[in-house]
Amino acid sequence: MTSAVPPHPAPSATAAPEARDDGWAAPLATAPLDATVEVPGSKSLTNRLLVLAALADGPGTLRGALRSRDADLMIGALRALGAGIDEGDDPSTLRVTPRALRGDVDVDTGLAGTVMRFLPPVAALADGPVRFDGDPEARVRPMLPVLAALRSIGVRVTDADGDSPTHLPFTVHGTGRVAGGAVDVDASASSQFVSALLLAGARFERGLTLRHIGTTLPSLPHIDMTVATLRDAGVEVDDSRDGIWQVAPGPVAPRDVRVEPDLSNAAPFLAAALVGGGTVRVPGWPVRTTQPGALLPDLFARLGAECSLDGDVLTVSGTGEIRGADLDLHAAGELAPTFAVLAALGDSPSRLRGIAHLRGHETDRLAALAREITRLGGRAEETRDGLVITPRPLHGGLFRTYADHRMATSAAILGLRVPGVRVENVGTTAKTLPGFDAMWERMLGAGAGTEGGA
Ligand SMILES: O=C(O)C1=C[C@@H](OP(=O)(O)O)[C@@H](O)[C@H](O)C1
Ligand SMILES: C=C(OP(=O)(O)O)C(=O)O
Repeated sequence: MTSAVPPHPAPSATAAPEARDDGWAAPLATAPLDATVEVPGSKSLTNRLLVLAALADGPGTLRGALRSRDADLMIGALRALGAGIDEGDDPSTLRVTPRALRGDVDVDTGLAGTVMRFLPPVAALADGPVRFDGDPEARVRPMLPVLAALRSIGVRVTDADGDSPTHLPFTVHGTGRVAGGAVDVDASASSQFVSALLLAGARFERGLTLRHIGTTLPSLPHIDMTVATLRDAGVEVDDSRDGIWQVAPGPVAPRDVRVEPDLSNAAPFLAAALVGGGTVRVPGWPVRTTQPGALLPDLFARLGAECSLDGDVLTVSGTGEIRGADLDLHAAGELAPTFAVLAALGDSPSRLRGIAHLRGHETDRLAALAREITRLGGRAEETRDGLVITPRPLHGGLFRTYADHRMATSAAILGLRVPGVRVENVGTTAKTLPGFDAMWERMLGAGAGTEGGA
């Protein structure tokens, strides 16, 4: 196993030529904000709960589930594997009927890390080959640690030549059973390798004991989320030793569960209050959560915002002045694009650290952010594990997004202050937040007390 993050294609290699997409004109904030924005369900919770529901020993229900490209890819893949998934009266209610997992099927992962990482261990429980492939950008995302761990417990995984694959595409040869036992995993490139194996571990004959053998482990809240969702489904998990997780073999209980709003998707809307001045509120904010977005109030406060949680409404107010800061985002890498652009609008230099693993996200986010902030006249330099951003006056232009939803939402944040920012392929936000651009425009158009949400 390797701890190195395989290189993404250079950003320019995956970017659409400028002439083909003039981009969405990001609106300026012309007055202080006063908006309430309802964000849909969490991607990370929806896709974990779908997997557990398909592995459960009876039918279950998700309420408030996310419907987006990543969630729909997960639904499509689990249906292909045999699960019954039906929509209730509203598409965010999903009734899941687990059935024997079947092989000889194809799984399209799109660009969803949760689909490409969480489903190979599930596919190993199917009764035949499961062929995985995804978007061109997905074919360079790190996969080896989860595939090598599966091989180490007897699961055959091959590429088109019958060799051992390191990336998509690949085939997991399910035999209907996985022995399980002890696995060593280097999860320094993604916490999702740990989550993937733990999620299916209770269905392995001997359960699973997973030891992380890398030097760093990003996104710990997401691993805690996996452990919490497993325990809520009655699975016994011992995480009392640092870097070791033990999942006991046993049934996964069916549940009727409500999905929390996606706090990481709330981040750009809340950030708008810092850039435009004024107030943005997000209802449905959980008092306790394993989502990394739990860190947002403290992070925004460090940049000078006022944050308060009144009941289940998080309120963030800003003045338009943003302080420079030194932020360790190791636990919450998916928030980094939002903070990178806030830093570019700050009153002094900022450093983002602990996020080397962003090089294996939807695109190489460190390279992409540095390049696009620089393209608009800013100064952003990559470090070994993050970015140093020195505010400079910015100008308009096309902000390239590299198939990355969080590049698109970050460009919208810059456009609140910088006239003439155009966001290439704003539709890429459908990965986790379909209709982002309309929600953004509604937030800016919202008067006092007006719902700005979808
Ligand atoms: O398990 C999850 O749901 C996620 C884990 C994190 O992945 P990494 O650890 O690869 O950053 C996060 O960035 C991603 O958006 C979602
Ligand atoms: C890294 C992300 O996604 P994925 O689940 O595809 O890894 C993200 O949403 O920021």
